[in-house]
Amino acid sequence: MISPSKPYLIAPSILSADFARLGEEVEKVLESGADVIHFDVMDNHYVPNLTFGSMICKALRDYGIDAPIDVHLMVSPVDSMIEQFLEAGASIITFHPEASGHIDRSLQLIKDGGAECGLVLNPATPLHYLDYVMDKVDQILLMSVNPGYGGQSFIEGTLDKVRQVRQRIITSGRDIRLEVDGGVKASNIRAIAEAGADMFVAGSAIFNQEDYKAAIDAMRVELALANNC
Ligand SMILES: O=C(CO)[C@H](O)[C@H](O)COP(=O)(O)O
Repeated sequence: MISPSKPYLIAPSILSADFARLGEEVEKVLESGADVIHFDVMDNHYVPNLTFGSMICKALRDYGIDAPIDVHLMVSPVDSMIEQFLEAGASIITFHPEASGHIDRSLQLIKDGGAECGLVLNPATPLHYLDYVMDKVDQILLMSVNPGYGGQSFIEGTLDKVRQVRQRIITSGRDIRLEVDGGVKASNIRAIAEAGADMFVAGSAIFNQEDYKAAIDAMRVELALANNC
């Protein structure tokens, strides 16, 4: 479902967009070169903030957005939200394993609904949650900030975690995307790519800039320099 033609995917997080003009903002960031729209769902329970639900995802589809929508569920419990986002046109749905009573069942629910599935690990969440699902996930999202807010600083220890997960992906023999989210910008994206990530979420580093295309282009210039490109 997601184009495998590009080695690196840039996924602007609409958490930092102007919500009053969301459709236009999403159109603009896609015209500026974004590959995927990252959609942060927060419930004021699993994380201490509240954002938007499946109706907004559906509204973007109805507005004419046909780019992949990457839904990051920061909610607990997850299964009823998975069903709603499948209905709303999500392309990828990821969730936090601690927020699901039955991780394998939640992943299967996403796959059965026709979307791609993945797990999200917080900075201090151990990798063992991946142990029995490497045959099932399409994507692994490593948080490089504690989830809940945009505009935080990248936690450097994430780089080592990215290297470890890349190794696990190689061992699995599967084509699993490795996404990093939190504090990603032009000045650190190359190091994150060199550690093994191939999908990059950036909120404030794109939406807080005057020129979205210049912000995305600056990231692509850095990615082209990554030594595993
Ligand atoms: O999931 C998130 C926070 O929970 C956001 O996607 C993430 O923090 C992106 O924002 P920024 O690029 O400004 O750090």
